[in-house]
Amino acid sequence: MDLLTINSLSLMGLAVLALFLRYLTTILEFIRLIKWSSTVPGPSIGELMENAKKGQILNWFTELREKYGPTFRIWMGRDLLVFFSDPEDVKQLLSNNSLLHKSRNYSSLEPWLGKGLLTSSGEAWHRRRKLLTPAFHFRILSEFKEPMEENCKILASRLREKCNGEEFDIYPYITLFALDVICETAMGIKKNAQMQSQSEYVRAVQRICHILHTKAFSFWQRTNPFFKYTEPGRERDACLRILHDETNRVIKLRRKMLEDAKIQKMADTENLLDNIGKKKRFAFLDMLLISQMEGVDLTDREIREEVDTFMFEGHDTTSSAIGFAIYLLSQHSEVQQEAFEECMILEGNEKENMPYLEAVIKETLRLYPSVPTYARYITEDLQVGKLTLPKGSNISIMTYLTQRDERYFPEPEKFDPQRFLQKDKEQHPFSFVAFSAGPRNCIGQKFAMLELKCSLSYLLRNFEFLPVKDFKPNALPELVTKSGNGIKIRIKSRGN
Ligand code: HEM
Repeated sequence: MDLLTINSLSLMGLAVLALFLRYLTTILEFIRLIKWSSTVPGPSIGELMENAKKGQILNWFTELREKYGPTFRIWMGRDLLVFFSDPEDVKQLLSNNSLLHKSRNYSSLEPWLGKGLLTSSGEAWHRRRKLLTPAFHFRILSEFKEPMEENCKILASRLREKCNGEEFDIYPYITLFALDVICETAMGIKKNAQMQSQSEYVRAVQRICHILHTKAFSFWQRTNPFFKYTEPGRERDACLRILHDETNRVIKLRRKMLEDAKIQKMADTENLLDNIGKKKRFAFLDMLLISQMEGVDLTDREIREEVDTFMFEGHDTTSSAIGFAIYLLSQHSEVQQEAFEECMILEGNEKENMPYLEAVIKETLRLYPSVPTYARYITEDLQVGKLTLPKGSNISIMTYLTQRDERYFPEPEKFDPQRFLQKDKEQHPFSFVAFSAGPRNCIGQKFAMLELKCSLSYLLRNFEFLPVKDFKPNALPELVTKSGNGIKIRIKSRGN
């Protein structure tokens, strides 16, 4: 062997050693995770893949809880996820102020939502949350009621043609309504999606949610570095183009409206930066655009990431909740009658108090939580109940299971809004966590409740929802809970 060969081999050996040392900690951490995971019960990857293929994930998770108890683990690719559903554990997890890092699962959302409020972590998340919180303040919400009701009127006029007793799927009507609402309120743009029969944006949201859900549960797609070049990868990218084109269009339009109205000058005189949350409040997109004009460190891309996040979260979650509420009301005529009577008496009170309708909404979200699960990454070893979770693992809170705990919700599958009205019976504060809790709870909770109350109250006053025989929605956890077979109902006009 000549000197040159020896030198080359030594260099290669050193490179391999350096690489090994560079990843040594990761390798050791991973070995520790594998060892630890064998002490917690859970299904094999094979079972996971088989059940994901069947499209019955939520039922399967219910079976897993029956088999293993409220805590079990699942390996998803190289990620270890420990699922918790006992309200006491949920309390410990959601109240922990240092458990704010989203799990690696959320990274599949990044090509779409970037590092927006939902997916970001650390200081960047903290700053953005502080900036955006006033945009959903109670006072701003008052201004949203009118556009919400205007859109309810349009929805009702579109539904009148369906009052012929025939069954139909109401879900497409609701999604267009919810898209118009988020655009006209938080974004300040009139979209008029309801005037069209369908929306390219809504269709792209449905498709991308399905693609990302399938990818999350498929070992091959999840670990494939060339996913982009596969068929679902190409379809995802086509959806991304539609989604980003639409959000870019919304931002451009609103920026132009602000400039035309010389709002920048107005913001200058009111010294917005010193007074966020005090003098003048702005709706979501105006808040971002004006902050940028005022010199806050916020790039165009970052604004788009937030608009993508809020357009998605702000319409898909509420569509899901309105859809399942209508289904449940159509199946429970006595609950519907009581809700209808309250809506007639308390018409106009949607922003304040409508106790029965609020209980109907909560009970709907208990059975069909719009966000069925959410997850965090463990950055330091963490004690939860009797378990010490190792650094590098992930926890997931299964809202869907927590809210079916028989100790707090007897006969858990029964739709019974009275559960949320019993003053004498105290509920565990973490047994109902549809909007999450703690620092990373849902920023749009009050907005969502207002939209849900306005729309359901308006529809109940105008229509009677009737059941479709033998119809039961097939709930799928595709980021947001969707019904795989639509929301089939019949409707009758109340004649007013
Ligand atoms: C029924 C309707 C809704 C439900 C059930 C719901 C539920 C949730 C849940 C469970 C989370 C926590 C997710 C996680 O930790 O990964 C969340 C976060 C979030 N929600 Fe909602 N949501 C709803 C409506 C809305 C609306 C209308 C908006 C916007 C207008 C919105 C915007 C957000 C955002 C931006 C986050 C991330 C907050 C953060 O991490 O700081 N949501 N939501």
